[in-house]
Amino acid sequence: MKKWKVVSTAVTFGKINKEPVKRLEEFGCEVVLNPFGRPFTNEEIIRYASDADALIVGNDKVPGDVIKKCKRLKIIAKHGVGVDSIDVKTANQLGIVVTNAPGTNSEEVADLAFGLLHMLARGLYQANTDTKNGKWIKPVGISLSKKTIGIIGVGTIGTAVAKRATGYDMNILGYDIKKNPLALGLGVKYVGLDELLSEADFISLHLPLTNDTLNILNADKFKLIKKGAIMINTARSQLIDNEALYNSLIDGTLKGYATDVYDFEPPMHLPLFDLPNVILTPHIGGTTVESNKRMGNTAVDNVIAVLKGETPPNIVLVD
Ligand SMILES: NC(=O)C1=CN([C@@H]2O[C@H](COP(=O)(O)OP(=O)(O)OC[C@H]3O[C@@H](n4cnc5c(N)ncnc54)[C@H](O)[C@@H]3O)[C@@H](O)[C@H]2O)C=CC1
Ligand SMILES: O=C(O)C(=O)COP(=O)(O)O
Repeated sequence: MKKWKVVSTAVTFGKINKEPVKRLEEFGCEVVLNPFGRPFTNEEIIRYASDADALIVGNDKVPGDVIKKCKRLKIIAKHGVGVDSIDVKTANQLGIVVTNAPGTNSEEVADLAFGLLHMLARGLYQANTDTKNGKWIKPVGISLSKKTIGIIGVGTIGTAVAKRATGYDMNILGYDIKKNPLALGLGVKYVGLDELLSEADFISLHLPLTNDTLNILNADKFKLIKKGAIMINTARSQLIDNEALYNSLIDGTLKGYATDVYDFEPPMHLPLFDLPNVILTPHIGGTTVESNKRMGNTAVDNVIAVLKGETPPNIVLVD
């Protein structure tokens, strides 16, 4: 009989790299991994974790009423950064610690953002499909070099995006509630959101989803976007008004949009999916072999600390 039970709902935890699971087992934990290959439903979390001491989560929605039914829980450890899907307040009120894994996947998300930007700027998806189908059609794209990029949320990932943008000699605009010294060192010019939207050729979103950022790009903000801009969303879909986004892609305000994130994951088919100037990926921004190991080990550092009765390194508190 193991001393503790740890349930992971995070799709990739323990699947790509076994080291974090081994560490938990050696510490005396029974570890249950995600058998579904998708986020857990609320009922599944309760079924699997009602007798668990620790829950390691991906992007699963973990509301307060679910947390309340997991009576033994001591920690909810996010296998990643964003904790918007967890009711942190209720967890804290119940004495359950919530942690995340900051900085473990930032370079990877920035890589994806730039990859998606390339795909849209040069029409790579269509070019690949056409060439494989024997069609010799050359898309005439737009250059990235010397353009203006607007980074909304200049934290760890936003700064990694800025670092890449310097290699393209881009003019880099940033919007954030605080100034990041690393970003300033990279030449990021902080501006208001309205100015960023009206000047940027490329817009990349890197804000956390909070009460303050929910729908931050609403219909009024879409009216300010420079015509023909490209928008990349590897942050959270709820930052954007879906209808305004769709209309902007139809009327040419946006030349293209790429997203890694959805209101519900996996998403149902959305009208957006039928547009040729939209590129979709299945929430893979933070996932590579290397980052998976970092995220897993950081989640486990936090779980083991709590099970030992120590303060974990990456506590998340509500404002
Ligand atoms: N697609 C994916 O797989 C991944 C997505 N993410 C998403 O990216 C987000 C950002 O991640 P990091 O850069 O690591 O987080 P971070 O905490 O380092 O950076 C967030 C930045 O947003 C700023 N911010 C917060 N509230 C704001 C507001 N109301 N107005 C303006 N600025 C505000 C903060 O000051 C900070 O500079 C995560 O919260 C998560 O939602 C993170 C990792 C992987
Ligand atoms: O680190 C984050 O916030 C992420 O979005 C990572 O994605 P996941 O939670 O692993 O689906």
